[in-house]
Formats: sequence, structure tokens, C-alpha cells
Amino acid sequence: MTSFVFVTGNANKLKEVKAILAAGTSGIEVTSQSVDVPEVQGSTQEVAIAKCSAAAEKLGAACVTEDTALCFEALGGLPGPYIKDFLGKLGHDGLNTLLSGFPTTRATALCTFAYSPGPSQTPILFEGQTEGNIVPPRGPTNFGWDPIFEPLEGEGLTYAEMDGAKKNAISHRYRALEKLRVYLADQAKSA
Ligand SMILES: O=P(O)(O)OP(=O)(O)OP(=O)(O)OC[C@H]1O[C@@H](n2cnc3c(O)ncnc32)[C@H](O)[C@@H]1O
Ligand SMILES: [Mg+2]
Repeated sequence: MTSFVFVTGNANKLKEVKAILAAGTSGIEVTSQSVDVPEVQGSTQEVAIAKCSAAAEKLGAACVTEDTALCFEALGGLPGPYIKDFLGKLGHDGLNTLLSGFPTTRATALCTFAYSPGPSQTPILFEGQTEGNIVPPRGPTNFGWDPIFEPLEGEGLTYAEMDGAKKNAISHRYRALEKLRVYLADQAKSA
């Protein structure tokens, strides 16, 4: 049995991680801890490495963290890893307004899992992304920017309008977590 400690303060993320792992036959157990760690500025990779390193130091143990970025093509990839602040300040409509006048509403949802084997170890990154467009909000508003992200492969639905299993089959989180799952399974085999 492989297990890992997922350090996050986001209940929606934890719910999706558990649902995605439960849908497969990974047999991976996830426990979660919310540890207050700073989020540095920088690339999505630098933010992920710094957060996971800080979490492993604070926990004194191996752990997994995850960072989600929403990258607008028209804005050169911004808000990117700063989406939380942009969403908080601008809301769904404000994020749409940011793109008015630009030639494209194309955006990439990028998920970066980081696995640290323990304190002062270098985290390993696992990235997954889903392409889509930013649209006026549609669907339930219980998870971040789901109502304004319409994936290209979503048959015209926003993430918020999809049922969980459909989102978890095509999402940035599923694609990144699948890479982490394969890595942990290989590690368990060779242990
Ligand atoms: O404790 P952590 O794991 O950092 O949780 P967080 O909520 O701070 O999450 P991030 O730092 O990754 O910031 C990403 C922002 O995007 C939101 N978000 C993350 N995944 C999402 C998803 O699949 N759909 C919609 N919004 C999402 C999330 O609520 C944050 O506002
Ligand atoms: Mg965060």
C-alpha cells in the first residue's frame, strides 16, 4: 500500500485527488494536512518547489503539494500561479473583462504536483494541463474559477457544469496526478 501526505488548505482539491485515485486501482491512501507555507513569486515550477520544500521542512516528513495556475494566452500566461489573488480581487466577471479587446480567450489550466521524499530533499514535479477558453460564468460556483473555464474537450460545458467524474477524466489535476501515481507505483515496486 502506497500512501502520501497531501499538504493543502483546499478541500475541493483534496476531494478531487481522493476521487481520482479512488476511480483507478492505485490503492494509494491519501491523508491531508493543512500546513501554512509561504507561496513565493516565480515560475509555476519555482512556486511548486518552494512550497513543497517548505512543507516537508515543517512536517519533517515526505509530502505532496499541488499548485494550480490558470494561464491566459492573451496575457502572456498571466495570471498563472497568481490566479488565486486575481480571482479574489476580480471575480469571474472581472477575469472575463481582463480579456476584452484581446484577440483570444484561450487559456491553459496547469496543475503542478510536487513530491518531496523528506526535509532538505529536492521535490520532484509532475505537471498536467488542459486547454480551454475563458467564458462568462456558467454552473455552480463552489470551486474557484470552474464556472469560467470551458475546456476544448468539454463538449461546450464549463468545468463547473460537468459532473465530477467528467471533469476528473480530462482535468489538469487528473493529468498531473496520473504522473505522480505512476511514479509512486514504480517506487513501491522497486522498494
Ligand atoms: O493550499 P493550496 O493547495 O495552495 O490551495 P489553494 O486554494 O491556495 O490553491 P492554489 O494555491 O493552487 O491556488 C489556485 C487557485 O485556483 C483555484 N483552483 C485550484 N484548482 C482549481 C480547479 O480545478 N478549478 C477551479 N479553481 C481551482 C483555487 O481555489 C485557488 O483560488
Ligand atoms: Mg495556495
